[in-house]
Amino acid sequence: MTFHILITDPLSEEGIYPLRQAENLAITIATDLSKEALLETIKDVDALLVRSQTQVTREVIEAGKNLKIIGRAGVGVDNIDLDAATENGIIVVNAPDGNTNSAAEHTIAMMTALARKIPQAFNALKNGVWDRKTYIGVELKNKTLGVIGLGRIGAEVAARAKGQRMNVIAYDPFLTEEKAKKMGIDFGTVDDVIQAADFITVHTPLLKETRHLLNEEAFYKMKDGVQIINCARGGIIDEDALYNAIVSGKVAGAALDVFETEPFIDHPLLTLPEVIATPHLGASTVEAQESVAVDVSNDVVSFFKGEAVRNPVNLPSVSKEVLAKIAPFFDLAEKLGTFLSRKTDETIVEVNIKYAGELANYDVRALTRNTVKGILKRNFGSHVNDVNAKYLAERFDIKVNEHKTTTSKGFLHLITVEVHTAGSVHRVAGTLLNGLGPRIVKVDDYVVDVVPEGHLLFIKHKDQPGAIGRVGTLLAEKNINIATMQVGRTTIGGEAIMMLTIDNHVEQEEMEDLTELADIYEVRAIDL
Ligand SMILES: NC(=O)c1ccc[n+]([C@@H]2O[C@H](COP(=O)([O-])OP(=O)(O)OC[C@H]3O[C@@H](n4cnc5c(N)ncnc54)[C@H](O)[C@@H]3O)[C@@H](O)[C@H]2O)c1
Ligand SMILES: O=C(O)CC[C@@H](O)C(=O)O
Repeated sequence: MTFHILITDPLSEEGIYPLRQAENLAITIATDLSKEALLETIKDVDALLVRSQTQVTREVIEAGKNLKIIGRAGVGVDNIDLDAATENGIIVVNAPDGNTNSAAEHTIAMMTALARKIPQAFNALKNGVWDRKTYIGVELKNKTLGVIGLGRIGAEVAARAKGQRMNVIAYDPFLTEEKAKKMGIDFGTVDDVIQAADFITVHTPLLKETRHLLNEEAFYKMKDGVQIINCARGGIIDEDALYNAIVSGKVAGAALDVFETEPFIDHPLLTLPEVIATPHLGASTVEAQESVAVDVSNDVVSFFKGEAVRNPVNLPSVSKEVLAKIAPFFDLAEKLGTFLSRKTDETIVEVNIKYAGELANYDVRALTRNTVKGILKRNFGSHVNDVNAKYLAERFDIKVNEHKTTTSKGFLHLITVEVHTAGSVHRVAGTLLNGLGPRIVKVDDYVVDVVPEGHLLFIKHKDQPGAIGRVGTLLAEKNINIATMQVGRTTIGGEAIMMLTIDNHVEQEEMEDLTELADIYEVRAIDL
């Protein structure tokens, strides 16, 4: 049987050699397809290979009636509708490591060009102007580079910046003091980083949490004359706020490789002499393009041979028999993880998952992956799935331990998830109640009965008359409707918790003033 492979973005010819070598693959390269032509062509295709240009939307995926695998020659999968792919049983594979070096080198090149105004000076020279006054730059040595997002590329950039004798301060939700020390860099919050830095470079994925991470408020907090680099994703920086910060003189310059909308041609930022830019070239080297194309090609070849793929982004990997037993717990497991990741802001270093009762008889590794996915989702968004969750946990030195016991405290099945941070332990337990669906039955030491769904408020307070009323009144003043409410305590008059379900999503910041009420210690807004 011959499988049809469609390549719609330019991929390295050397990189697709594994595809050319395979006997049962027919390759079509069509890099200039209109949307309509793509929707037509995809109909008969078994595999689609892209870079970042082709928008693999739900419409495209659903038109691909034979489509089985999508290969992304690069890291970011934000041009692929992962939910649609998963829903349609299509495996997405990417090449997460192949362009790390190139992207890091491009970042350093952009920072250096920015510091020394090389593109501006070259441009003047090309226009016949020999100007040695305007283009006075600054040295990198002894300057502080702030790195936001210390993953593969961020870490490489940090290491190279140290080679330039820069001081480096970084923020990443998975960065610990010990790890920072090992790398010879400082670590702090986003605010610490942006306040200390002379140059700021971002290396996060584009997520809800990172969209407009560098906005008007952030620019205000930065040092005067700070310089900004973005070789990660457009949208992490608010482009209008950046424009204003440059015009006001707060920001001395910016080097941009990625933009909120690409192609990026008509934006006022490009009219500013302080801005240098490249058209999303971070991964555009011979080496990176060959490497990412080889990686996805090998995965496509393996896939059609029926072998395991190396870099799955959304692959469900549970045997049918096990799936039948544990599938009903997938959602609960993920939500217990999500609940704990929202219950604390501290860096999680250890996760213990205890399966009690009948669940202890099954291979529950898929549930563990789902729980870890729930924990990591806050920081990785769609980049984490049940397949790569444990790998990501390992990469960020988060220990994941699975325990089993047949004793389940009266429940048929009980999943207890415990996370450790440097200074605290958080615990939640859940079960499936026959006929009633999933329930959170314990939070830390408090017994509760809460449906893990919708918008929750988790409140720690003193068990005193009036505390609940004060919360209710303030929420009413904010026009927030309470749908359900549970309270739990371990001792009369001691610390207690409230678990409220409310009708609408609220931001954590909107809830901070509840903690100013008498006897209210902590409020967490948690969406499940
Ligand atoms: N310009 C290009 O051509 C090019 C090339 C390759 C990668 N990229 C992009 O670069 C970025 C980084 O890629 P990578 O391979 O290093 O990814 P990675 O997954 O290895 O690292 C991302 C890091 O961001 C951190 N993070 C998540 N949320 C955060 C937050 N709110 N604040 C701070 N840090 C947060 C994660 O913990 C992780 O360490 C991605 O957006 C990727 O798409 C761009
Ligand atoms: O395909 C490209 O060149 C961009 C790749 C890059 O943005 C990535 O996320 O890997």
